[in-house]
Amino acid sequence: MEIVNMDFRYQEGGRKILDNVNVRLKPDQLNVVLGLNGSGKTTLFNIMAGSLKPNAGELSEWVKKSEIAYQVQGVPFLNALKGKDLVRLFLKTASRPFDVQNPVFFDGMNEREQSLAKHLWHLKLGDMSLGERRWLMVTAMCALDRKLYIFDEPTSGVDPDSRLNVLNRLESVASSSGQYVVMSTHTLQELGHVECHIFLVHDGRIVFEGSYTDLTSVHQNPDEAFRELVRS
Ligand SMILES: Nc1ncnc2c1ncn2[C@@H]1O[C@H](COP(=O)(O)OP(=O)(O)OP(=O)(O)O)[C@@H](O)[C@H]1O
Repeated sequence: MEIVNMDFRYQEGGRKILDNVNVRLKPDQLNVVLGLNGSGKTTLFNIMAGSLKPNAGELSEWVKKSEIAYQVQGVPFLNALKGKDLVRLFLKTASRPFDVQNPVFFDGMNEREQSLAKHLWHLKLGDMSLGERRWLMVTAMCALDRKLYIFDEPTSGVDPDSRLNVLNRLESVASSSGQYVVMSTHTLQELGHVECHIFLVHDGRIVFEGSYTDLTSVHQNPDEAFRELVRS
């Protein structure tokens, strides 16, 4: 799956958010998009998900909208919904029928995740912490059977233990045959724990592409490496 020579601006005469961007997604590892605030990561995801049309370029060998799961930031779900309602809502969008008694959602969870899932099952969304809500949404989305999964900052506000669980889950989805995972993050250190391929967007262009080891080859601290790349 590939983004080829893509240009995007929000309005006529506005600045180019994406300027001749080329991205070839890796099928077997996490694809991670990095960039400063406002650099165009969400815009790129919206284009990938088909909710924005680019001004130029194309999505090559892409999948249908129904084969994409997209976790956007800040969806206003009703606070009165319980965890189980949210999970069912997500899983009911699955193309194959979902049996609510089916334990698919709890599959592959470690002990702590299972106990967290059980705790959140009967809790209202409004009563969950920010990190708990995010963990639940990401985990429910991973239970869907799609070809492309897009996660906009899935680990934001999530505690270090759950963050690793989320990343391991995304990594495991990415390693399944024929499934692609794309995510963004501002917490670069967490990428040292997973197999990932990084794209850094800056001034509308991809200014770095490579592994975490490549990123940290000059500066051991990934934040310093990032800073260096967006300075030039
Ligand atoms: N509908 C819109 N109309 C005009 N400009 C927009 C619109 N949506 C976003 N922008 C601008 O486009 C730029 C890219 O925004 P985008 O949300 O893609 O950035 P981002 O990299 O995801 O940022 P963050 O890391 O803060 O989430 C920003 O300057 C933003 O203000």
